[in-house]
Amino acid sequence: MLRKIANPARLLTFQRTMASTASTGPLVRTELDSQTGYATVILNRAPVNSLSLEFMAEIIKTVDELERSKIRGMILTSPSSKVFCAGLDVLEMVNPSEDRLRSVWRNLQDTWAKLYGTSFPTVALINGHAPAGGCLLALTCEYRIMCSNFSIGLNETQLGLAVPPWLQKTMRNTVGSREAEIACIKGTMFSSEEALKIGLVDELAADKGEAMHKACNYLDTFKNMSPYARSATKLLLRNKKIEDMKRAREDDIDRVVKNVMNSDFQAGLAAYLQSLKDRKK
Ligand SMILES: CCCCCCCCCC/C=C/CC(=O)SCCNC(=O)CCNC(=O)[C@H](O)C(C)(C)COP(=O)(O)OP(=O)(O)OC[C@H]1O[C@@H](n2cnc3c(N)ncnc32)[C@H](O)[C@@H]1OP(=O)(O)O
Repeated sequence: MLRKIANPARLLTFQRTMASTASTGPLVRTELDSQTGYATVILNRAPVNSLSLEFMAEIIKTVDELERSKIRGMILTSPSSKVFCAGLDVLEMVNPSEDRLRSVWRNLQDTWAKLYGTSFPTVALINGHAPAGGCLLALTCEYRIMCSNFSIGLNETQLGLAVPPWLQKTMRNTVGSREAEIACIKGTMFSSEEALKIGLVDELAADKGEAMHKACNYLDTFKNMSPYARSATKLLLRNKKIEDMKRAREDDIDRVVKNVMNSDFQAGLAAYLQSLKDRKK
């Protein structure tokens, strides 16, 4: 459940209608507490918040809007009780047109860059599983609070995909070189407790209410600090990585296109999709 806001009149909800979504309501909902200046961004693409081209475009637009609104902090979360984000929409990879695949990958790069380089403080409230691109979203935030009994990790190699350099660096920056190397190569999925142990998340919470409380506590630590000094320091720490990604982005896209258009990859993907369905039987 989302944190209750004392005065509902303070709650401003930005809503956008998006085409081609199976979710009810907008793909991304933003609730702004005008007293604290904290925005809760709720990823809302049912059933598992998988990242389609349009969904990522919406996340990017939302962050742009929040930058303009001069918010004091952002909490990124999901309305699901089981899944934070299931990563890239695997259907985007099934025999895609090259143009769309290029756009998908460009949007994934931009989603990472936009969230990684926000001027305001960010917390991922990971209230469910966060494989692959779900872990990527969490890694872009400054602070991660994870509910117990879920899993998180960059499991791309398990799916026949290579982890791109910019994402490897973000993982390295978070858990250190040795843990990142082994985790990326093996495609390890960590339980919430294991993730805490290696520093992939910063705190655990018993439930979403507790996680929200802890997220606000993190954001409160900046309450009396100059937003300018804070964000300038963050961007000095992070901008080079964003610029590096942008410089190499066309090569990155070419590599992904080659990887995904390959017939062996497509055969593996078909088997993977079948295994997702079989798990339900
Ligand atoms: C473009 C190619 C890139 C090449 C280079 C790679 C570079 C890597 C950098 C970062 C990029 C990452 C790539 C990815 O993110 S790939 C996606 C990886 N994600 C997964 O493999 C997650 C798979 N899903 C699960 O494990 C589980 O669904 C779950 C998240 C643990 C949730 O389990 P739960 O039991 O609650 O739900 P179901 O499994 O029943 O799922 C409900 C329905 O949702 C469908 N589903 C699940 N995940 C995805 C997904 N990622 N994309 C699209 N659809 C998904 C699932 O099939 C069910 O559908 P159904 O009801 O129709 O059967």
